[in-house]
Amino acid sequence: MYLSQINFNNFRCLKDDKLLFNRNFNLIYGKNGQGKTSLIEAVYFLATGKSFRTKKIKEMRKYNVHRTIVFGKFETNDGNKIIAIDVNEEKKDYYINKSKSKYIDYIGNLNVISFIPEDIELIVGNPNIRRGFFNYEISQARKDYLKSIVNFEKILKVRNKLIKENKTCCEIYEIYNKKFIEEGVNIIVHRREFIQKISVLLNFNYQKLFDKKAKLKLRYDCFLGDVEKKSKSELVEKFEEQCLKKMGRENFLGYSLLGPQKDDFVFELNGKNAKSYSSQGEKKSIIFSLKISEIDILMAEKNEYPIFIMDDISSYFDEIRKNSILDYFKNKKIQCFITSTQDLKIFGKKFIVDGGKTEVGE
Ligand SMILES: Nc1ncnc2c1ncn2[C@@H]1O[C@H](COP(=O)(O)OP(=O)(O)OP(=O)(O)O)[C@@H](O)[C@H]1O
Repeated sequence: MYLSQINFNNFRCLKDDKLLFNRNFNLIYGKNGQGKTSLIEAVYFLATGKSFRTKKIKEMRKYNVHRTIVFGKFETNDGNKIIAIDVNEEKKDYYINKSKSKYIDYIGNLNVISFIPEDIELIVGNPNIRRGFFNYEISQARKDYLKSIVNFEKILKVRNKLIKENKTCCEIYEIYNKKFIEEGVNIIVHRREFIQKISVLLNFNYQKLFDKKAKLKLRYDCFLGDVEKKSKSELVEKFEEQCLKKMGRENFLGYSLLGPQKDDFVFELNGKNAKSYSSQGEKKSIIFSLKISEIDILMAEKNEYPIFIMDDISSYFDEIRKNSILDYFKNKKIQCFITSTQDLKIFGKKFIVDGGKTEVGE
């Protein structure tokens, strides 16, 4: 897919503008603090309804402004689409081809993969960060998964409330606990399948790009223990058993102690947990390989490349790695948005950002 145009209004420090993008490379170039990251953040926001650097909507709106609009046109194998997000105070309205849409239908239209310095948190940060990341990535490829996640969160809230109110002997609890287990197992099955697939690609891409001899694995650390070869009914059984075991303690504490909201994902380089043992350079390379693997997965599931966003390429990789990365995208003809404080010698279009204003460069 290819994002041909973006319009933004009151987005961070950016001067309101309409930009036309190149099909392959788009270099966003400028000094520090000029608005380069804000520009690719606007692209990411258009695609996902989220920012890659904040959870607070108000931070994306220009200071002291209540309303921000981002609008874009993109091409896919199925034809052209127009999408927009209208942010008014804390409320976001989504539009596809000028009709109002639900978030669940909006995401997955314009697929995007991003690579930003903060991504290192995917290895060193807490499990919550990894769960959020994989939830989003699996959802991009599979709508069913997103539905399960949304549904599960609602069920979990009710389950927690019933536990807190000492209602675990009531029939209503039985009903919700059954739903909790069913939807929980759906999530486990999706996660297991996705992680198995991406782990193979991850190892392949890491070896190809960074270290031929390394062995990289992504392990799904499910709260039910080893779930690799279990059937759906075996998972339900195991989940039910655990619910019974934990019931007393859940009643005592007043909330759910088990479920896929407790899962984690572990990167293992040469058999060792990357969080504790890998160097900074290895961690960056693992994350980059992960992002490339996501591109492969989206291509396999949707028969279309997502767009790719990369912030601050110069600070991430040395000259040789930078060139091999740029070659990778060039050969695959993936649309890229790359920010840099250095003028990279690449084909495509250059946007010079200065004080929030964007000019097309030579
Ligand atoms: N909501 C906002 N409204 C207006 N300005 C903002 C807002 N949020 C951040 N800024 C300002 O936007 C400026 C540009 O930030 P941005 O991170 O996009 O720059 P950058 O060119 O990517 O910088 P660097 O190369 O240092 O990463 C900063 O000076 C920041 O203070």
